[in-house]
Amino acid sequence: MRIPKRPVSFCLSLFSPEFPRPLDSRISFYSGFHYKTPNFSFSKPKQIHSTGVNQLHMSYMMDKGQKAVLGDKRQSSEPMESSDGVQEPCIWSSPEGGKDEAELGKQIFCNRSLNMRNIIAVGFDMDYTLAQYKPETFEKLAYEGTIEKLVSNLGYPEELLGWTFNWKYMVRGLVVDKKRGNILKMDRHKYVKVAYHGFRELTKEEKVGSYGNTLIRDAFDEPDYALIDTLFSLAEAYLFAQLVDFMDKNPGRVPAKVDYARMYKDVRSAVDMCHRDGTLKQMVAKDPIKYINEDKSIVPLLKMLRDSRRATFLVTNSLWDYTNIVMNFLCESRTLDACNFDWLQYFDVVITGSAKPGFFHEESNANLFEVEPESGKLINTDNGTPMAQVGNTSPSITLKKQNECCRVFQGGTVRHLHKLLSIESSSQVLYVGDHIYGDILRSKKILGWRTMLVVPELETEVKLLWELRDSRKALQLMRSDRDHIEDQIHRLRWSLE
Ligand SMILES: Nc1nc2c(ncn2[C@@H]2O[C@H](COP(=O)(O)O)[C@@H](O)[C@H]2O)c(=O)[nH]1
Ligand SMILES: [Mg+2]
Repeated sequence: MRIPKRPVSFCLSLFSPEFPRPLDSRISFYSGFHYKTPNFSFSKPKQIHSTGVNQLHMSYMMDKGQKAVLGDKRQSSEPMESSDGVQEPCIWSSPEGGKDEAELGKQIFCNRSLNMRNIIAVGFDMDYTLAQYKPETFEKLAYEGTIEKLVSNLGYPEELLGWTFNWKYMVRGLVVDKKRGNILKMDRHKYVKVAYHGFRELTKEEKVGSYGNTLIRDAFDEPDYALIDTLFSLAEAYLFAQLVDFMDKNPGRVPAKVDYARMYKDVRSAVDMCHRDGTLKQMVAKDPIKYINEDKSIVPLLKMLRDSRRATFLVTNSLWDYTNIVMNFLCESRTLDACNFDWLQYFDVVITGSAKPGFFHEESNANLFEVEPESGKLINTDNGTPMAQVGNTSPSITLKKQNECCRVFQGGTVRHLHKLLSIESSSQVLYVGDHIYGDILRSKKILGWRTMLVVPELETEVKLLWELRDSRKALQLMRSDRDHIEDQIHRLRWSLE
């Protein structure tokens, strides 16, 4: 299908997990706003929401060199007048009708401008993008399920069952050093800034001894290291740190021949099993509100995109049965016994079991199956066209339905998706996801999709940057003074020599 485009203002509100953050739990994305902060001033940014504005653009440059500071305006938007020629402040899909100015922590940040006029399809990841899980219940469930498997299947001692999980302790972006039993915080240049062995912080000497003295520095990659790069991984990182402490204090209490690296492998496979065997999904399905934040902005957002005649799609690694339950909850507030398929009206294509990031390999040969929503039955397709079964000339999914409503698939590749949506150029697609590797890296770098990363942690980050702006400015001036004085000292010394 070809989607003619109309201007769109863009706003998405998401509930973010209870990360250590003081703000209320929503992130919003807007297009068509900018902050007016002339001369790199620290004045409070002014926000303009314009009906019909068609530009999603960078608002802040934070910590970019000396001069770029919070509120630094680098680009201007290209406002488009609405049909009546009047620009009214409006956030189209916000439940309040966009009357209020968005809080700092709910705004959108861009690395480069995005002209929404060029976007004909907007896609979403589901887990931790549309569905924001509550870490205090969901991650706890993963933590407890993992321990249960370590004890029952992998021979770990029963006393682990009494352990508790602090869901606020770990953050994304950490790196696990599997062999040494350490958890590392690195800077953007891959220098280890902070290192913990279990829950004990390494001294500077220990840290330098392990990570600072090599001629060729570690790549901090698999197989010796693991990235904590999804919110799903926080519980396993915490459990690993607990196990490291436990093993150090109780040698001989973990199964024989288990070292730190083996312990990490065991934790990983137990977590993996929790995701596969229904330990997590059965519980979420029974009581979604306990585990997922409600978000009343999702449906208005999807409606707004569809009203603008853009295609909308979902690409999730979750399978159909679970996807249907989560999306029923998010879009219709329905629970298991009341589930229906009404939410499909908000999408053109839904791809489940997508196996991202492999899905984004154009050369992949993954088969695309059509899912029969009622039964969950998978139907073979020939590039998206249901194949007639031998002995049955009319496949269960009738061709009539194809033109009418959303079609649901499992597997396949981005080639299939492009064909189903009549996408001619990758740059016509905007995809919103939470996982830098699974959702963003390949789709953006190799494929050329425009991408949007959901980073709930930014709420705290941005708020702190704003609150500390005076101190940051003072620090900047003091650094500059220091450099100037040091410079003068050097010059005077040289003049005496
Ligand atoms: N088998 C495993 N599945 C996992 C693991 N961590 C997360 N997941 C599952 O992936 C999808 C993510 O869906 P998406 O919408 O974000 O694409 C979800 O079903 C998770 O349960 C894991 O370690 N092993
Ligand atoms: Mg996700």
